[in-house]
Parts: sequence; structure tokens; C-alpha cells
Amino acid sequence: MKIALASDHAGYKYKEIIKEWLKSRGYEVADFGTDSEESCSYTDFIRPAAEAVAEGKCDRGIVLGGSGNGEAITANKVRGIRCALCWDLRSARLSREHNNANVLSLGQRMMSIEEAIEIVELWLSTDFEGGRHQTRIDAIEK
Ligand SMILES: O=C[C@H](O)[C@H](O)[C@H](O)COP(=O)(O)O
Repeated sequence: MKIALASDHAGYKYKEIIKEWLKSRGYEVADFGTDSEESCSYTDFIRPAAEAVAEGKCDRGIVLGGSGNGEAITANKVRGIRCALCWDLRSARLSREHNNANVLSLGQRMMSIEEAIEIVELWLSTDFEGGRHQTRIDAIEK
């Protein structure tokens, strides 16, 4: 599975750690930046990552910022993206089971790196339930 990864300066540290974690677990990673903790606009990095998922060049996306809010808002502007801002294991699990989220947004200022990796691991391994939830996703896409 190929993961599009992106952050702004406020999510950079976690992005780098999560990148190595993903590679160690056999995931292919496309890193869309940013490449340092120098202040920047998350839109420049998150949008191309979301587009890569929407275009099928990557299977899933993970975006990071200080809160994850602006990153989720940006990703969700791209048609076909269902980006979920997750803050714990339950929100991550439900974003897959009910929403078939194809992009995960996390806030580096909101959780420890251990919590972030636990969330990533669960999010990547949880399947969509389909059924009544697919009907709702179809309505969103229309
Ligand atoms: O929602 C946006 C993200 O959390 C950004 O990472 C955050 O706004 C960046 O803030 P600052 O420029 O103060 O580091």
C-alpha cells in the first residue's frame, strides 16, 4: 500500500517519525513535504498529497499539522477525498468503518508520538463496513 504523507512545519517532526515507521512496516511512502520546521502554509503540501490519493497515485493519505484542522479542511476540498481528523483510537476506527476515510489528519500538538503511531496503525488496518454507510458516502459524492 502506498501512502501519501504531508505536513506543515507544526507537523514535521511527527511526519518524519511516521514515515520511518511506515517504511519499517513495508508501506511505500510518497512524501509531499514540508522538509523542515520553517514556518510555511499547510495548503502547499497537503493539497498535492490529497490530489495524489484522489487520482489513485496513492492508496491512502496521512496529513499532519499542529491541530490537524487546517490540514483536514484543505484535504477535503479535493473531490473524492474523505479526510478524517482523528484524536484517539475510537475516532480513527470509526473513520474507517463508517466513513471509509481515505486520508487521516493528526495534530502534532494534540497527542504524543506514541498515540499518533497507535492511531496510524489502527487506521491503516481497519476495513470499511459498507452497507448503510456506503449509501451515505454516495450521497456525499453527489
Ligand atoms: O490548522 C492548522 C494547523 O494546526 C497549523 O499547523 C497551525 O495553524 C500552524 O500554526 P503556527 O503557524 O502558529 O505554527
